Amino acid sequence: MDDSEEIAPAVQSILDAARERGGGGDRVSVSPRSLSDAFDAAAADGRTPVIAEIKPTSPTANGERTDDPVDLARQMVEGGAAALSVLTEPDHFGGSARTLERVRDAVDVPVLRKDFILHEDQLDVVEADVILLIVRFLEAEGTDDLADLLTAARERGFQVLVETHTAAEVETAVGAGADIIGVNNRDLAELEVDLGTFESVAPDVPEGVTLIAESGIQTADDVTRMCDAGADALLIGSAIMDHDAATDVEANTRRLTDADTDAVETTTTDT
Ligand SMILES: O=P(O)(O)OC[C@@H](O)[C@@H](O)c1c[nH]c2ccccc12
Repeated sequence: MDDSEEIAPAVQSILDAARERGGGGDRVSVSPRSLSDAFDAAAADGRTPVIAEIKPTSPTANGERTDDPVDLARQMVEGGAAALSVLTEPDHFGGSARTLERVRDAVDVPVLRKDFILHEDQLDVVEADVILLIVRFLEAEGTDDLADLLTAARERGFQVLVETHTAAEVETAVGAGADIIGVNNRDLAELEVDLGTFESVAPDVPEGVTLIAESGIQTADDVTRMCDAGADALLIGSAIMDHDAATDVEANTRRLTDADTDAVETTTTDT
C-alpha cells in the first residue's frame, strides 16, 4: 500500500482486526451459483442487476438494523435483487459467517462474502458463491499477493470480485487475472463517496470484464447514472438497509431494481 495516502482510522482499525483473524479449518470447496447468469436473468426479466447488501451497521452508518438477516434477504430477493452480499466482518459491520450460511440456505441467488481477506487461510471460513478481494489492502507488507489469492479462491470454486478505486488499481486487477471488477465510489482514505469515481475509472476497464459500481448509490437516478457510465451491475447497501429509519427493505430494493436503464432488455411490441 502506498503510505503517502493515509487511510481513515476506522479503516485502519478494520485492517488491524483482519490481520489478527485466523482462517477456518478444513479447505472450503464450493459449487457456486453463477453471478453472470444471475445478472443476465435479472436483465432478461426487466430488472437492473443489483447486488443487495446485508450490512447490519458500518463505520459510516448512523444506527444498526437488528432484524433477522434471513428476513432481510428474502425481502431483497422479493424486491428483485439479482444477488446478495453479506458482511461477515464481525467487529465493525455486525457480520458473521453463520449469518452468511443462513442467508445462503434461505435463497437461491448467488451470495457474495463481504470481508477483508488478506491471507489464503481466511478463504476457508464459509461457503459463498463469490468472495471479495480489495486491491488496495493486498499491496501492503504481510498480506498475500492478489494473483495468488485469486488463484487460491478459484481453486476452491469461488468467483472473485476484485475491488478497485483508481485506474492504476484496475490495471493491477486486470494484470492479476480478474474477470469481475468493482469500482468503489467510497474513498477509503476519507470514507467519502463520489459517484464520479466510477465514471472516471470505468473507461479503463477492458471489454469482457463484468463491471460493478459499488457504494453511494441512493436513488433510481444514481442507478441510471452508473449504468450509463458502463456498470453491468450495482452493489447497494445503505440505501436498501436504511440504517436510521429502518424502512421497508423490499420496497427499497424494488425502487432501485426498477430503475430505467439500458442494462435491461426491452421488448418492443408491434402494434
Ligand atoms: O452502503 P453502500 O454505500 O451502498 O455501499 C455498499 C458497498 O459498496 C460497501 O459496503 C462496500 C464496498 N466495499 C466494501 C468493502 C468492505 C466493506 C464494505 C464495502
